Amino acid sequence: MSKILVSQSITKEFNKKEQILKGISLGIEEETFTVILGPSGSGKSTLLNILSGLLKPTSGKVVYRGKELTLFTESQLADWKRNEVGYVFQNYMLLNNLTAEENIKIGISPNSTPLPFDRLTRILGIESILDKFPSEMSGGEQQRTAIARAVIKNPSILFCDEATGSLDESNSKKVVELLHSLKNIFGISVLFITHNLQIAETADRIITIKDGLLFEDIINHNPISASNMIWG
Ligand SMILES: Nc1ncnc2c1ncn2[C@@H]1O[C@H](COP(=O)(O)OP(=O)(O)OP(=O)(O)O)[C@@H](O)[C@H]1O
Repeated sequence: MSKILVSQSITKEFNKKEQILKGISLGIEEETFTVILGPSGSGKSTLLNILSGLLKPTSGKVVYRGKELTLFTESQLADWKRNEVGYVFQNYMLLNNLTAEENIKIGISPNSTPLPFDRLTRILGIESILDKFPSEMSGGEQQRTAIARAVIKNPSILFCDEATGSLDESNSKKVVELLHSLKNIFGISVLFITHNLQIAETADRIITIKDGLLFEDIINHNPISASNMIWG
């Protein structure tokens, strides 16, 4: 299987103080659902931000499909983020004065063919709330709208930072299940940060970070179905 993203000896220090990441090398395969686990403060978000081009490493390389992302100019990086990458965060980040449909359409990139809007909103189960504003939606509906906005450009890779962190059990399961569907239907690779071991059990690959180092990297040969997750 070919790799969509590779990191080589990534380190990160903020303000020349303590090293938060201490040399992380890993490779993410195309069309896989990968979970990054680890204790609070271990550096998961920092790593995800570096892999997704939101943050520069102090040293080390990030390579996307053979191209060194860490050497991209600001404008190449902006194009890459606009065309190839989707982001989903814990706090949805929807615009309050726009409807669901308008929020989703913000995600369309001028340089790539969008996914079919009707099919995508049907898959995500939000086709009946498209004229609602965020304040009129449940948390689960807001997050599914945010996912639609992130993937409508048909990104190659979707970065999710605690994307179920604000949701209850049933909405979290639904979101994880939908992300797996998007991977299976559209071939979008998913990189998902979580503290939740059950979500990790659904992944193809489970990477654990501890104290800024790669602690464990497991290929999960028997992922459980997201609909069969047992919470708690
Ligand atoms: N911009 C920043 N400036 C200074 N320190 C930072 C910055 N961002 C993160 N850190 C520090 O880096 C360390 C790792 O943070 P990070 O958010 O990557 O951890 P995490 O594993 O994602 O934690 P959590 O699970 O609690 O979200 C923390 O000690 C944090 O305070």
